[in-house]
Amino acid sequence: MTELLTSAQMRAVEMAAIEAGSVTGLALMEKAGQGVVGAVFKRYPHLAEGDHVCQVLCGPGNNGGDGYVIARLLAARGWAVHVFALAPAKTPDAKHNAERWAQGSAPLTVAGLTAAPAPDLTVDAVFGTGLTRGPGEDLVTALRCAYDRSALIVAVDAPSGFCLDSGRWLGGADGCVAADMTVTFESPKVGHYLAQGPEACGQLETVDLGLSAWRAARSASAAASENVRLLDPDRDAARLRAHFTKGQGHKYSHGHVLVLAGGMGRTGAARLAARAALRVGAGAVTLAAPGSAMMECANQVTAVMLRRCDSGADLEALVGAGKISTLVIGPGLGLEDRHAGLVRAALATGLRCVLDADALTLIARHPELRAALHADCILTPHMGEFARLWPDLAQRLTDGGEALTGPAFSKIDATRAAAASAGCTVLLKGPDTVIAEPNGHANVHAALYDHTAPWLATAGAGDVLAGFIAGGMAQSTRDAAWCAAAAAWLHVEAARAFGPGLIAEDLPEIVPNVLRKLFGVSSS
Ligand SMILES: NC(=O)C1=CN([C@@H]2O[C@H](COP(=O)(O)OP(=O)(O)OC[C@H]3O[C@@H](n4cnc5c(N)ncnc54)[C@H](O)[C@@H]3O)[C@@H](O)[C@H]2O)[C@@H](O)CC1
Ligand SMILES: [K+]
Repeated sequence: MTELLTSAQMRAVEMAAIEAGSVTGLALMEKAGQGVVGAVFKRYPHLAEGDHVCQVLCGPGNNGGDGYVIARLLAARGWAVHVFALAPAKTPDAKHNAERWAQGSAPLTVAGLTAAPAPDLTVDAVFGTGLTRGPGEDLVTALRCAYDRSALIVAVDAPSGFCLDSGRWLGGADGCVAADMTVTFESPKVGHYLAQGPEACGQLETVDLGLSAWRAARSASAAASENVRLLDPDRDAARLRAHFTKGQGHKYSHGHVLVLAGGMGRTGAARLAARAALRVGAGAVTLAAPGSAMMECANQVTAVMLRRCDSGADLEALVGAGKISTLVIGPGLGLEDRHAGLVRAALATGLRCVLDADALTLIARHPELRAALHADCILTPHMGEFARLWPDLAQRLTDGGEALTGPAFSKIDATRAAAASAGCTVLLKGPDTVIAEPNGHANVHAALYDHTAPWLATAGAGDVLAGFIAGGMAQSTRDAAWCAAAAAWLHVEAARAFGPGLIAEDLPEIVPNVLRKLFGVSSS
């Protein structure tokens, strides 16, 4: 997995390397500026030829210092470079580079910007990891003007005003601008992969500053609850292969998933989850339906087995009959008292249990169900369900909440707090899916940047995800969070493999193609 850093962690890595004497701040700044110029030329080769017009927006801190380095490097190539400064450079390294920039600067104002020629490239180096509050109104207006006037905008670390810890615009959406490319340093920051990150940052490039030993030392010495990992399909391929490998053995040695279905006319969601669990490799899958829905289910399932289950006592008996390893409850279940009874019975089995959809609403309504959650449960809410379960945490993420005023409160913070309060793994859905454990371990699976899967926004896709998680869990002793992460990966890959026109039924059916690709097996 790729490590995602907060702004404070990035500063700590840099400071540790500087204090140990292995590098100077100035050398890092030079490398950062060179890295940005290199990344620009790599992505936009036409700019590497000839001379162009550039405006560089510089703040008072080291982000601005990077801007002065970039200005110098581009001017040395014959470019016409105009620097606009928000304030004089304040940090020693930024001051040094501002002084080396011999051509002077104009104030960062709309009047100053519009008096200069329209640029081919704008470099936004006003604020990076040091952003502490939303930019003032005048600055927002000037930034918007600069962004509007340029053919191409490259942000250094982040578009200014964007919070690298939460993925939100500090001060609210008024300050929002969108870069074409953002160049960050050493490691992506959590904000790049959360909320409005991709929209704000455009393409994301990471420049290596040679601090990997310091980065590793920081993450090794930090509490695991402080580290955030990004599931990386390339780096994690071996682990994913291990997860989806079916060993030798009898069908029940690959686990038996029981999916609870709702009443007549509502069984589609559970059938989707059941099919998904089977496709992903569970040895056996049983659909447990109330008497009223038995005919409906019987007409629709083949490899999935079917049993009648009207009450908590029936569920207990089905589980008591043995061999069930994992439960899925919630998709299309219903919200009546008898459904709460089924959730109660499911939790009382102590089995690994994926709780989704209606089960989440029931847990929000019935405190005794919340109290019965145990470490082998996974809750898979979307944001609406999350807000029902944890209205206070959801509120902190909304526009009136502290996410926009700082200190940053992110989707990762919210999911961690939810997992700690529930005492089990929580997967909070979205293009930025966050998976957190009660001990604070967190990882992100992002269908973002060049890995989007917009087709997943389709009815029933969440039911399939619940099935993917359960199917993987049933045959694995791995921790619930990893099972959730692997399922989130498969979900996105399946959507991407199918592409436009996708409906939820297609997701389980395309799984063999995705797994063949993962295992490097030809489909012919
Ligand atoms: N951490 C590292 O390893 C490296 C960092 N570098 C650069 O250094 C940057 C961080 O530098 P700094 O820590 O100096 O922070 P920044 O340069 O991001 O911003 C800090 C300055 O902006 C002011 N400020 C913050 N929010 C403001 C607001 N809303 N309105 C007005 N002023 C505001 C602060 O008072 C401070 O003067 C990174 O983003 C990166 O660009 C690179 O030079 C190389 C290596
Ligand atoms: K910036």
